[in-house]
Amino acid sequence: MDSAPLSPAPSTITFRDLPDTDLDRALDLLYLVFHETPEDEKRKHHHDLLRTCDRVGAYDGETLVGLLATFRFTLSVPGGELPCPGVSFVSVAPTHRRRGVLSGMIAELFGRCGAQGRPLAALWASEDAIYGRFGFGPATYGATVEINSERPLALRVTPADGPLRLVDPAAAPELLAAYYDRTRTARAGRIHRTDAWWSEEWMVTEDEDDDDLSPPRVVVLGTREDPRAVAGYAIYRTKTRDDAPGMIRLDELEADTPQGAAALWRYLASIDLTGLVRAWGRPLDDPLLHFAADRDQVRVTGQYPALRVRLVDVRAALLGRSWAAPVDLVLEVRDARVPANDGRFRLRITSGTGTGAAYEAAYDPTEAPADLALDVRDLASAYLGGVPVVSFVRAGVATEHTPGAAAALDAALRTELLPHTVDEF
Ligand SMILES: CC(=O)SCCNC(=O)CCNC(=O)[C@H](O)C(C)(C)COP(=O)(O)OP(=O)(O)OC[C@H]1O[C@@H](n2cnc3c(N)ncnc32)[C@H](O)[C@@H]1OP(=O)(O)O
Repeated sequence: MDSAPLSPAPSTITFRDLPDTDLDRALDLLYLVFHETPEDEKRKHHHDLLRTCDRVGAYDGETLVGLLATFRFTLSVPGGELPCPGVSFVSVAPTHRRRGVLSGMIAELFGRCGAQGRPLAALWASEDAIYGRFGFGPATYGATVEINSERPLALRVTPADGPLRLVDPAAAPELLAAYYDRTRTARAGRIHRTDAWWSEEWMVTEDEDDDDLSPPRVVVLGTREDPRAVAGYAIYRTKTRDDAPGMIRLDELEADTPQGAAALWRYLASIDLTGLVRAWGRPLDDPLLHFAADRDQVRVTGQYPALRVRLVDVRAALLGRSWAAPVDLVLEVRDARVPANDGRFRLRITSGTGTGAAYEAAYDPTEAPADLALDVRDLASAYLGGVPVVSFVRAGVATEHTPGAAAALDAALRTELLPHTVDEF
């Protein structure tokens, strides 16, 4: 197990707030470590983004040697949402790597989370091996799905007959945000999107990774009763290919009903002069995988860990989500980085009083023997309902002292929809 204590950063290094006046130095460091030479427009975009973030700088004397920034996100969790700093832009100067600079910045982040009452933190990792030691566990997964659209999409449901309309990307955020905000908390793992996030991350004309892609196209599904209503939408870009018909890269598709989703998928699969729909970032329980009539035509070509979550304050995190079943057990949580989380705690989920009342949760320190021992990173993976605790017991990284304890916890953690995150940051 990699629960070694923090390797202390050299005493010359201090961790402090990175002021606006250091944003250019921060960007220079970022591009140095990511081996990038961005054009002015991209640099300005990153500058604007960083300005909105909370930032930790690591300074060796007056030299900036480390950067960690956090977006002020709110994350949907089962039954609601919680503030959740979104960690990004993590960079350590090559002259100072493996000397505890990242460890120091993470310790500073956790301290700030504690002081500000933020029970969670989350990130997308550049390399899988970095963040487990800090207690981050993959809590949502994504799938890449490809549709061979050289022939009509075969479906087992009848697509909705509501009208489809293309919307100007400049006007789309207002329309889509209302829909997204209405449906967002039905699934855990989604962030609240600000107006700026919609326009600068989702509707930006030039794709950051592939400049052969078209600007974003937005298609909205209405209803027969009210064609102006939004019953679903898809955001996609297209690209021509030299050796094959063009392709569609789908960025997001949401719909109220499977019939609505089918209408949007059928639309995408029938766009002229294209023969492939590649959808990145689909939930693993995408209804498409069940209503597609020909799974040779609709294939899952990849699956990957998406959002890694940290329960910085386990108690507040557990009390901040809803529960699906009663449970009463003692957890022994190992947390080498946040002492308040480390130890044995009794988790009691009980039926609330009154008809239809939600379950009530309590989580308190105890001397009683543990029913289940697990690492805080694995508890984080299970927290949004996406990864069963029994899988950690089966893998030998969690220990069940009372038979059935992991399954009982899973029943309580269960969510109807799998958690999913499509906003990469
Ligand atoms: C959310 C994001 O922003 S993801 C982007 C992360 N950034 C990058 O990938 C940019 C390039 N890399 C870097 O800037 C740095 O190498 C970082 C940020 C990954 C690591 O920073 P460092 O200051 O070297 O990390 P630090 O010295 O605190 O290492 C802590 C531990 O993690 C380990 N570690 C650090 N980076 C890695 C890695 N890439 N792979 C495996 N282990 C790693 C160290 O060996 C150390 O282990 P130990 O506690 O057993 O001694």
